[in-house]
Amino acid sequence: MTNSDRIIVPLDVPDLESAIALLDLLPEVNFWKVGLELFVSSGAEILGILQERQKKSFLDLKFHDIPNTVAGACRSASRYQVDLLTLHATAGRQALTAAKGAISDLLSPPKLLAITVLTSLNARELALDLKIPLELSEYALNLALLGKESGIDGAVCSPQEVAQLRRVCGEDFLLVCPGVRPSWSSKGDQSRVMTPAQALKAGADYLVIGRPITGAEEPKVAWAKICQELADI
Ligand SMILES: O=c1ccn([C@@H]2O[C@H](COP(=O)(O)O)[C@@H](O)[C@H]2O)c(=O)[nH]1
Repeated sequence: MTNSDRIIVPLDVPDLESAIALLDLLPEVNFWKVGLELFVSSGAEILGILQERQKKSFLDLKFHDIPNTVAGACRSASRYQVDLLTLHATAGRQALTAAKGAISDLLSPPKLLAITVLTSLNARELALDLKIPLELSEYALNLALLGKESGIDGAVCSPQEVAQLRRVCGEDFLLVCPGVRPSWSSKGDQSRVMTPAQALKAGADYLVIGRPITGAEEPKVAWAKICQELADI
């Protein structure tokens, strides 16, 4: 696998037409993420289109509910043959275990990823607004370990925590990092960021990079620039 195969580009657009336009504009991209904005507006059709085009897909709906509901949602989402699927680790051990159990008899189930601490949050918000009495990195590690103990395949974390999660959770635990920003792009609403090269060197398996590419004046140029930055590491 080349480093550019480690980049997942989110289709964070309001409708199916805009999503297809992005697929057409960036045929070099092999791994796409479908999140809440597109799925809520247009449903699952995009997932079939990705399959037809032989692209890998990440369904990022971040399920967070009681165990029975999360398990049912994971089972339902699995029928779309996606490669990756997210649920919040804060749904708790029972929900995580139920989710894994609900898809374990399938022939090719998606890999389940536990969301740890959203990359838009900073330490101050975690402490003052959410009243979490732990250091952010310790909290993220605890959530990843809860996922691992519950049979979840990996975690979504910020690049700033990925080295620690890799060390503690091991090589087989899939680590996917949003909050990735090339030095030439703006952070936007992301808080805990690193550059693509820093994130891969720190131990990420996959990088989710959206607006630096899709919001660029020339997305193809931005994609190529990031791939170039990753070619020599
Ligand atoms: O902690 C998280 C979990 C998921 N995301 C998602 O990743 C992309 C990031 O897009 P950018 O445009 O590169 O900021 C987006 O779809 C989020 O929903 C995340 O950012 N942080």
